[in-house]
Amino acid sequence: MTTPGFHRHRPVIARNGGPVPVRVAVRLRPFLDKDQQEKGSTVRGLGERALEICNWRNEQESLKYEFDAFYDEDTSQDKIFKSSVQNLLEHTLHGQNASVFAYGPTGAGKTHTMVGTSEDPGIIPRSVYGVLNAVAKERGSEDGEWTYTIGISYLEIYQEKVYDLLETKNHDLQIREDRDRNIFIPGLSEKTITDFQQFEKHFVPASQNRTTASTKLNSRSSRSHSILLLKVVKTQQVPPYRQLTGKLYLIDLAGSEDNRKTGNQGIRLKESGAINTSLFVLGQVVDALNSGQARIPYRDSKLTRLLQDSVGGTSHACMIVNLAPEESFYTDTYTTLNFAAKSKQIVNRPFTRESMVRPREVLKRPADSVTDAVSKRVRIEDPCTPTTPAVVQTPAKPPAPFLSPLLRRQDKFETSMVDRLEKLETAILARMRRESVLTTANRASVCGTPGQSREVLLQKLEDSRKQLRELKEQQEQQKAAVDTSKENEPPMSMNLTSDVLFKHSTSFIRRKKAADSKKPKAVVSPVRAGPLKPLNLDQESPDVQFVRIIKPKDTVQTKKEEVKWQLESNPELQEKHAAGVLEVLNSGKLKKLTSLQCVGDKRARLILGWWQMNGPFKQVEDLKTIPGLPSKTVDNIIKGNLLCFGLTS
Ligand SMILES: Nc1ncnc2c1ncn2[C@@H]1O[C@H](COP(=O)(O)OP(=O)(O)OP(=O)(O)O)[C@@H](O)[C@H]1O
Repeated sequence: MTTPGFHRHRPVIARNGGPVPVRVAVRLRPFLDKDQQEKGSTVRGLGERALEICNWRNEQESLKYEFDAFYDEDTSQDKIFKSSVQNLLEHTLHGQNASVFAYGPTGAGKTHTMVGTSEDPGIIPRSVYGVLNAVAKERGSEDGEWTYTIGISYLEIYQEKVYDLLETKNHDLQIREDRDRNIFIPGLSEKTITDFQQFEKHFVPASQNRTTASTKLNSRSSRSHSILLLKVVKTQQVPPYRQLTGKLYLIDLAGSEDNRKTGNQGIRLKESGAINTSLFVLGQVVDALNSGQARIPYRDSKLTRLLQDSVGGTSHACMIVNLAPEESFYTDTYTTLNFAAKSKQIVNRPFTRESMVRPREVLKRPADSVTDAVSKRVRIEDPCTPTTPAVVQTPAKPPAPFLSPLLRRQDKFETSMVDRLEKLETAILARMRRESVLTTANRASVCGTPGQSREVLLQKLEDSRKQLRELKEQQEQQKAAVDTSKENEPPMSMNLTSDVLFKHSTSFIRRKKAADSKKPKAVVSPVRAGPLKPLNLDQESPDVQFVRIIKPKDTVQTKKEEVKWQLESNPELQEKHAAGVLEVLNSGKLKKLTSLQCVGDKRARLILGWWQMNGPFKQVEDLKTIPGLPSKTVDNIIKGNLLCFGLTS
C-alpha cells in the first residue's frame, strides 16, 4: 500500500536494530466446569513469571518453567494487553514489524485471548484501538508534516490453503517474498480504516467467515490459523518525503489436537492433520533456529512461511501460550510448555523499513515541474482524517524529477536494470535542467517563445522514453536468448564452459553460477552403510533367546525340497523389549533415539518432534501416526529393534 498521491521511488532502506528475543508469556484459563475444578489444577503459578506442573515420570517431583510473564486464571484481558502487547504497537508507527500470536492446545483459550467477547475484548480489538489512538496522538503532536494510512487484511490458513476473510472470493492465495525479503500475499484484500467503527464493520463479519466447528474438546473450535494484519504507512509530506511502513501481525493459531481425545473423524480428522502438521513444522523451525542450522524449514508449511518474520525474523514478537488447568489436558500442557521454553531462546532482529516517495501530482506533469517550477498546492488525502485532508506545498526548488514510465514499474525489474535506468534518467534530467537555464537566459534568441521551449523539452523527453524502450527491448531479447540457450543446453560431456553458455548475459539477469563442467559429477548418490547399533537397554541374560529358529512341525523333508525354517519369537521378551524401545522413544533425547536401529538423525528428529507435540508414546505402534514416517518404515524400525536387541542380548 502506498499512500494515495505518492509513488515510491527508492527501494526500501533497512535500518537494523539490535537482536530482540521473542517474548513468551503463559496464560492459564479458568476451569470451565465446576466438577473438574474439584480435582484441582495441573498448573501452579510460582509468582509473576514462573509456574510448575507435576512430573509425569515421577509424581513426587514437579517441573518448573520460567517465562517473561505468567498470567493466572484471574488475570484480566486488559492486564495481558497492557503488560505484553501495548509496548509493541509503537514499533508499527516507526516502520518496524511486530507480531503477537496465541499458541496452545485446542480449547485452552487462544481465541478468547486474541478476539475475546464484546464485553471483554481481546488482544486484536485492543491493539487496533491502540494503534488508532497512537496515530491520533502522534498526529496531534506534529504540524501535519506526516500523514498516516492504516489498512487491515484478514486471512486464514485452512488445510494448507490461504483464504481471504475480508473478500471470500479470494481463496487459495499464494505466498510470495519480495526482493527486500518481505513476505506478501498477492491478491489479499486490504481495507483502509480511519476509526474503530470502520474496523468493526470489516472485522466482525469477516470473523464469521472463519472456519470453526464443534469438537469433543471445544464446541467452537477454530479449524484454521487466522492472521489479522494491520499495516501503518506513515508518509512525510515535505522533502525528503520519507515513508515508513510498519506491520502488526495478530495471529490466532489453531490448537494442537490429540485425536485419541478429540475423537475426530472424517473431515475433522483431516483438518486436525493439517493443523498438527503445520504446528509440527513450526516446532522444527524453532529447533532449527535454536540449533543454528543453515536451513530453516519455513517453506515446509504455509503457516511457517507466513510466520517467517515473527519467528527468527525481523519483527518484535510476543507469544502468548495458553494452558488449560484440567487434568485431561496434562499431556498437552507438558508439550506446550516445552515448545514455549524452546521458543524463548529465539532472537529476532527487527529493522526499520523506510523508503522515499514522490508526490504523484508532480509525476503527472514532468515537463511542468521542470520548466515552470511553480509551487502548487497538492491535496494529499490522509485517511486518518478524511474530513480535513492534509494540504502541503510541493517544493519549487529543486524541481522534483519525473519518473519515466519504465522506472515507475521498477518493481518488475532486477536491481541493476533499475540502477541503469535511474542513471539514465538523472543524466537526462541534468541535461534538461542545463537547457532549461539556457532557454531562460537566451529564450528570445534560441527558442523564441516559451511554447517552443516546451516543445523542445517534450521532444527530448520523447527521445529519452524511446531510449528506455529500446533498453527494455534489449533486455527482453537477451533474456530470451539466454532462455533458448538454456533449453538447448548440450549434454555436460560437451566441452562448453559457463563463459560460452552465458557470454551474452548481462549483470541484470541474475542466475545461479553454472556448474563447473571440469569437476567430476556424481552419477549416483553414495550409499551410507553403518554397522548395526546395539540398543542401549538393559541386556537380557544370554541364555534367554528372543527368537529361535525352528523347523516347522508339518514339514516333510524330501531330498529335493529344503526345509523352510521359521522364526519363533519369545512373547515375554518381545513385550519386555517393546517396553525398552518405548522407554527410548519417550526419553526425549536425540542421541538415545539415534541409538535405535533404522533411526538416523532425520527420523530421530521426527520422533522427537512428535513426542514434544503429543506427549509420551503409549505403544511402539504410535510411531505410525507420525507424519513423514510411512508405516512400512515403522514396521522396519519395530522389527529391527526388537530383533536386533534379541540377537545382541
Ligand atoms: N480466560 C478465560 N476466561 C473465561 N473463559 C475462557 C477463558 N479462556 C477461554 N475461555 C473459554 O474457554 C473456551 C475455549 O476457549 P477458546 O475457544 O478460546 O479456545 P481455543 O484455544 O481457541 O480453542 P481452539 O484451538 O479449538 O479454537 C471458550 O468457551 C472460552 O470462552
